Amino acid sequence: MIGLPATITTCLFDLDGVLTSTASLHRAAWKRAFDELLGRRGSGEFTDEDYAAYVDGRPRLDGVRAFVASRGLDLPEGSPDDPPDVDTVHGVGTRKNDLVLRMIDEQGVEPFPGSERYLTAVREAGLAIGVVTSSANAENVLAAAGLDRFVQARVDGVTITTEGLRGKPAPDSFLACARLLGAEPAAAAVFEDALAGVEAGRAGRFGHVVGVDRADQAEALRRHGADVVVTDLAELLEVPPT
Ligand SMILES: O=P(O)(O)OC[C@H]1O[C@@H](O)[C@H](O)[C@@H](O)[C@@H]1O
Repeated sequence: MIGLPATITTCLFDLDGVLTSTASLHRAAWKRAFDELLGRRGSGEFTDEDYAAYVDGRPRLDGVRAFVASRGLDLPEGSPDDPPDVDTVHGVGTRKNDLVLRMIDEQGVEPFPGSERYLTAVREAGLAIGVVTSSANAENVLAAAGLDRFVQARVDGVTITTEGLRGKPAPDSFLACARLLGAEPAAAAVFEDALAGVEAGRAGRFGHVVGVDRADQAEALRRHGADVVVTDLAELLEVPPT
């Protein structure tokens, strides 16, 4: 009993906020990095609404670009070698990454217990498991959480860059992972906590999109593409089979 339509053979899980509690660390690191920039530019501080609308779920540099555009700020692109204190898209991205890596190191990475139970049930039910995340830090986070043992295919921020995929809300990363697992989109379920993520699930015409509400945004998750919304993946274990 895993609470999915019987046609689903493959589960594609986002990582931060769906399997691990690292979403809050990402949000806090983004806030510090952006507030420093916004202070210098005389713009109001970075809010949870900004995070949900422009940054959550997107690849790192896409998040910087989308947010600064929303404030009408002009930020040069810069280059990947830019140090963290330089006001460029790359500089701000590097600053945020330094901050989040420090937080992960200090606070550790915990899987959500309900997610670990759900992964166990999905594996026992014989479905394929993929992880699809925009984070370039996914390999380490999955290992630190002890969840890598469940994962048969992974498409992450590194894959997105090396293969030139469009990031969420485009469906490319989910489609690439479904291909790796030999599944048609209609036979795959997407599990996402970000608005950009459920939007990607809808854009890719996946068979089922589960919104995971970690930020009191159930309605918005439905509007952006979730077929069902849960607050914890273990709730799906209680859904009677259809
Ligand atoms: O900066 P990273 O680790 O490559 O992650 C990119 C994005 O990954 C997503 O999983 C997070 O929701 C975002 O907050 C984050 O910005």
